[in-house]
Amino acid sequence: MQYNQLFQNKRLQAVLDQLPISVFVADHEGFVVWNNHISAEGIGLSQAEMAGKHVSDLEKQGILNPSVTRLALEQKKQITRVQVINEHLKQLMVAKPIYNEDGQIELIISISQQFEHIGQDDESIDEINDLIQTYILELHRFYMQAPSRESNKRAVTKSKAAKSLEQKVTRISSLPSTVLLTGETGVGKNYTARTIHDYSQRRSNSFLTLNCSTIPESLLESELFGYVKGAFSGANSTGKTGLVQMAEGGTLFLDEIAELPYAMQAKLLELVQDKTFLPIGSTEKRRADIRIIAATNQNLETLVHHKQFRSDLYYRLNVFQIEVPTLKERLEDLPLLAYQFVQKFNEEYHQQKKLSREAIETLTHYSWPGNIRELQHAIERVCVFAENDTISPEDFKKELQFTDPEQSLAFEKHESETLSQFLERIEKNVILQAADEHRNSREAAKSLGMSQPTFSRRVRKYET
Ligand SMILES: Nc1ncnc2c1ncn2[C@@H]1O[C@H](COP(=O)(O)OP(=O)(O)OP(=O)(O)O)[C@@H](O)[C@H]1O
Repeated sequence: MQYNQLFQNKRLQAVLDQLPISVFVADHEGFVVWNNHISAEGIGLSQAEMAGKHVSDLEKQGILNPSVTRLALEQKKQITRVQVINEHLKQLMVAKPIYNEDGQIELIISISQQFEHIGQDDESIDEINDLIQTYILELHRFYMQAPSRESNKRAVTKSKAAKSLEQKVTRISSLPSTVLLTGETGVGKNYTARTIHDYSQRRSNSFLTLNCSTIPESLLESELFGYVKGAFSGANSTGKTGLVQMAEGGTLFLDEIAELPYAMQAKLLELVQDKTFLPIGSTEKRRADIRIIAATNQNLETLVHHKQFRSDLYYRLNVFQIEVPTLKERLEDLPLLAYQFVQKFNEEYHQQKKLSREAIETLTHYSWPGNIRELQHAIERVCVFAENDTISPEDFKKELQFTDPEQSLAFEKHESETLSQFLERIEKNVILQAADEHRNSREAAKSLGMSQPTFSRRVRKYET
């Protein structure tokens, strides 16, 4: 059976066994398919003893009390319960039915996490619930990708922009077509390319990346197409297999495609167009069974217009273009992404940081020019530097350059101002800010590279 096979996947089991949460999976009749270490520990039976048991029997024996899996099966909907374990500990349990293409329940995934409660604990419940929903989403996604399944249903993220991205990725993944991913830096173009590969029939073969901006032009051709033995003096005597050949049956991801030198663009054209290539020193063209995904944060059309990018290559790459949304355009996903990153760094750094609701609120007011990458880095830094386990808005304010709207307006020229008036207003701002930020005029003058008497004179002028 598909789901039994899926949860016998050793890699998936190893990942789930390392999670600090309890994962319990039952089939559509309520028989245990698999549970992770934490779940087995909590129940007091080994994973082998649990396999194949029915949840009602475990309930009768008082081992599950109540069984959220049974409730989800009976009520055919997601069940969420908070259970009191003792005076200090509670447990949030979520059981989610997973439906097959025919609308029948195929699995129930139950995830639970214990938490300490001191007085009001609504905040921790929300946070844990969000985290649990993320895990369920990821498991669902993994389940949908099981090699034996032919399904186009995918888990989706919260925001409209992310849902639309997920839909496009799902649709495109089953097609052999070349894809062009565009979007600002850090939005997740690499991540999206990988997702397309993982969703596709090619997922058991390689996903290889060539970053067109970092590889020297002289090596590009041999990296991509390889060379035959004796192709040129100094060449490896056995020849070299290029990325195109290594990606056979899989996906070749050409990152930062706009950086590809003009001369190389012609060579790539043939590969993109006919899926053929010529290893250096060879006279025989080879055929490649690869899917090409290219990405750029530049406007290729403008580059074509300025003759910096070949129009024929642009049209070949631009069969399907997907614009990956900025983080600003998918702000609704920010809390979930933030919790995921905190969880990731907690595991990496063996700590127990958590985000306060106010901290999340603060993050939604930031402009995120570096998108998801910037969010990930900011969270990593606060996970390392925050003094308390609960991350506060102040922790982020230290890490991110929040621009004060009044401050940024101060640097815009008013229509009615002359240039000298505008420059004087900027100078006033800079001088008074330096006076505020430093303990004395000597330090403030030094920070602006001016003498102390000049600085003090300007302060007197602008303070009046
Ligand atoms: N949907 C997502 N969920 C979780 N992490 C993500 C997601 N999208 C991107 N990331 C993470 O954000 C970081 C930046 O993503 P990625 O490298 O894919 O961006 P990019 O658009 O290719 O950036 P660049 O244009 O600079 O190459 C990576 O660490 C990636 O794992």
